[in-house]
Amino acid sequence: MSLSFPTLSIPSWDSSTSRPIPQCSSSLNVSAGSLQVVTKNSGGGAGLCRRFCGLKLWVIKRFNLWKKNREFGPLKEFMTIKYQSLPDDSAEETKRLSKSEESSLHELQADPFTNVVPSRSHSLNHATEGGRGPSLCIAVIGATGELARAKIFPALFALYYSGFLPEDVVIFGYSRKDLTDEDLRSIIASTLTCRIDHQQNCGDKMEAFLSKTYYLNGGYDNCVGMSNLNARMEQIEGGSKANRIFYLSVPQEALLDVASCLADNAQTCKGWNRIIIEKPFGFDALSSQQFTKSLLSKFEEKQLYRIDHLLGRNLIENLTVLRFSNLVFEPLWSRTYIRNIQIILSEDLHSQTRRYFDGYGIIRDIVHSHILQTIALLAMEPPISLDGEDIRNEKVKVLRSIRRLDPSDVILGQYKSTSGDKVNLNNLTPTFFAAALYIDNARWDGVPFLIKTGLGLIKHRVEIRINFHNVPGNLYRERLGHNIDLATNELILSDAPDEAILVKINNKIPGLGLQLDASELNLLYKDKYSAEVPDSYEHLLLDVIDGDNHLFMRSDELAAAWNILTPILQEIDKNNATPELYEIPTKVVGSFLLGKVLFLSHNSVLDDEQLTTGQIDPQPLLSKSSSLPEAKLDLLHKFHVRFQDVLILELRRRQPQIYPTNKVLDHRMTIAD
Ligand SMILES: NC(=O)C1=CN([C@@H]2O[C@H](COP(=O)(O)OP(=O)(O)OC[C@H]3O[C@@H](n4cnc5c(N)ncnc54)[C@H](OP(=O)(O)O)[C@@H]3O)[C@@H](O)[C@H]2O)C=CC1
Ligand SMILES: O=C1O[C@H](COP(=O)(O)O)[C@@H](O)[C@H](O)[C@H]1O
Repeated sequence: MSLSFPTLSIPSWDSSTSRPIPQCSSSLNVSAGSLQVVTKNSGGGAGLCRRFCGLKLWVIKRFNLWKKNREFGPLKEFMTIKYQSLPDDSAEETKRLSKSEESSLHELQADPFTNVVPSRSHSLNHATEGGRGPSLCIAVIGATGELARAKIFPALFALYYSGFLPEDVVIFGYSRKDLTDEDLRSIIASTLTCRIDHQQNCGDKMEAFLSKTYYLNGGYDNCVGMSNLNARMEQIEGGSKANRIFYLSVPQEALLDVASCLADNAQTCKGWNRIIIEKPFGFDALSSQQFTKSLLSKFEEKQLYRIDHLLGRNLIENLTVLRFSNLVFEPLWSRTYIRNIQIILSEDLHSQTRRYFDGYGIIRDIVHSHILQTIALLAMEPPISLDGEDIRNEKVKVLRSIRRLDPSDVILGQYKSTSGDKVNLNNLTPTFFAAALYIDNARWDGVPFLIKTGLGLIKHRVEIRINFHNVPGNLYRERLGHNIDLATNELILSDAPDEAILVKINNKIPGLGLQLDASELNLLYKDKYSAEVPDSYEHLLLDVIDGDNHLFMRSDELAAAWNILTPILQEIDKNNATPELYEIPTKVVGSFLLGKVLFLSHNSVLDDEQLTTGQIDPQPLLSKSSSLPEAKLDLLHKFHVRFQDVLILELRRRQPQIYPTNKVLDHRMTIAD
């Protein structure tokens, strides 16, 4: 069978010799008080340019620090310096140094009535205290596209609205269409909404925001387009300190050309330049490696922010907060106490918006970055600090310790297309994926990380479930019913349908006698917190502005993630792993598929009685040789045989020493579709 995956053509830049030379603004005249620094960009190497600018800004920083110290005292200066335009290295250094000062400042800034400390002390509006801060130019390349309209501009507006962008921010929209500033503004205006808690001045804020947006027609030569963009930015920056963010929201085929032209023609030497890159990050290990090589021949690693908006959810950030700031969790966080971890990301409607989805499929779209990054954050060793690089150092160790996925540990499915579908799926493109992953290190040896993700499932669910072992020698086992596995503790971190943290515990039912009940300690966010949850693009854009890159994949993480998935991707490419078709919306698609694939492939029979009572003994299942009739499949379907039940069954078959066969499957302990 012939394959029709789109192949990514990766134009590579010649990086064999020295790194190409980026053009910073052609001449600089930066003043910092009486300090005049004039530099000509003679087209030296990028490193030289950066180092020189770095040195220059370091001098300016020191000068400003000294000056501000005299005016305001050390605390305030620190804040001023922190938000100034520093080369990345210096900014990192400042970030490390400033932690204690920042916390004292936090105390000072706490609202005296509620004692609530603003969660982001780094609103760039602070930058203007005591003098003009660096200007910030944000360029959205691909401004007329779906993503820019639906997500990027609304997120920028929300940040502006809440005071997280400096007053003098300037936002450029760039594409090849022949539009005016006004055209762009009306496109953006059509998608802007106000935050419910500040409705009063929304109209004014919108107007102010729109007046800061400009359009640039880049034309069909991106290098010319980027030079023009640079000229417009310089005009606005007016020769003062300036930072730039370039959000590359263009189709993958255009990415390298845009990035290369940007690197050479639109970077400033008067502050930092950060580049946001949208997923998918390559098509497979090889194409991604070439892609990365090309990018790194033009930019430094720390300039690159590979964005996966799913990582901007509160749930993800909270993973590390819960673990590292609560004594009750971290000591239990290992194979000694944890039986398995489940990561579920199911979408109710099959999303038609991803134009690249066909040929890419759910493994590249969701598993590669979102699921693997979630596992990395959840399973990493404690980093030495919250610094982005320290966290990335730990994440990459986890990714490199995950066993390459054995194709036979994977279940693939594809929803049946309907006539109205915009995307015609290639018959090898999976839209459903379930698997067990293993991390081969001391902390996690033998603990299955069970993943389920799919489109077109009945319910939108984003959830992480941490299942703990049985209590050894449990005194109450007689009271816990016949299946002690049902009575294990579970920590459930839920993002959708509701944001919540739940801990499943065994509890005495009040009253005489001793009856136990499995109850949930339940922190339901909507009952506890009234603040509106910002969109994940807002969170991540703010991280880029702050230079916090811990939720963005570094090149080595990217490569390690591809390495895990390569065996299954190759099997799909060779047509050895064809997804099972399923109807949408399907109530129990996961169970149905798993049941069908696993039971049928082992030619087993399910006994009606076993099914209806839930007393499923895996042994006869796996040994009998006749195939499962349709009617029984239907029964299986109705019975909601659950994802983990079936996986556990299969895992037991393969690794009986780790999963000894019980008379009864640990059946209702986990996930329903
Ligand atoms: N849409 C989404 O929800 C998601 C998108 N992504 C990724 O984001 C990126 C953008 O997606 P999306 O907005 O949907 O794509 P669209 O096709 O809707 O928009 C692409 C934009 O890029 C511009 N463009 C196209 N070719 C070039 C070029 N050679 N040089 C400069 N600009 C160009 C287009 O305008 P013009 O033709 O006028 O130049 C348009 O503004 C893609 O990489 C995609 O993979 C990732 C996750 C989700
Ligand atoms: O990035 C992606 O995310 C969406 C789901 O995002 P949401 O904010 O709408 O929940 C997913 O549909 C898509 O496949 C993926 O590319």
